Amino acid sequence: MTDYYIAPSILSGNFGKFTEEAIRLEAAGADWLHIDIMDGHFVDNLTFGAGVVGAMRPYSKLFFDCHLMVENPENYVTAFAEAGADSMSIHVEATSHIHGALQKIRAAGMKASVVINPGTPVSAIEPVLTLVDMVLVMTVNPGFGGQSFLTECLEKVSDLAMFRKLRNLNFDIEVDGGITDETIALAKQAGANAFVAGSFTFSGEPAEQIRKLKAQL
Ligand SMILES: O=C(CO)[C@@H](O)[C@H](O)COP(=O)(O)O
Ligand SMILES: [Fe+2]
Repeated sequence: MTDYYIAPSILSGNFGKFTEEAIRLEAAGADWLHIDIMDGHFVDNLTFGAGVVGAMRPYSKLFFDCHLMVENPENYVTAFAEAGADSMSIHVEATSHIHGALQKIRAAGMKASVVINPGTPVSAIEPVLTLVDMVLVMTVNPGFGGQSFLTECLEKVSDLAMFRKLRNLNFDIEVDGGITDETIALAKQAGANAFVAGSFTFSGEPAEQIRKLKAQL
């Protein structure tokens, strides 16, 4: 049986109240907490680093699903492991050493996940699909919440699901960007089982918004 995960993104929450937002999302029925780390180089936006993740950790039992939109993410593996991250999702476009970086994440005791931007084909990550616990398929260009879902990315989700079956692999497939109670059904149908939702979660009462998403699974 497939496990499905709703991962609200704290990016759309109140940046003055990270801990309270984490607590609120856990009570609202979130399965994971999606944490967007941006460096102002890989994407044109800046958020925060491992220090904030470590500060939230004592207040939440949620799985911390950390999405690093940073150049050379391999340099931050130890910091995120020490902060209590459960997984690190790193972009294939952000490092010359994706294979070693994913190995380093697992060696640090976290789940390793590789991310592809809308313009990146599945073939770019095929050599590392035996090394990952999850593939994150971006369904918007990374950097900002509140963008529209790019339907054309769904073909990559179904290709990954097919590849996984053919090779008898076992990774989760997450989608991130523009997920609503309508687009989640399309992503599920294509083969995704983890769904990031930022603006949709916070566009109403999070518990009600999460309930609407779960109703589609
Ligand atoms: O990684 C990112 C943006 O780069 C996301 O995780 C956003 O936080 C998703 O926001 P919505 O598209 O759901 O508003
Ligand atoms: Fe994200």
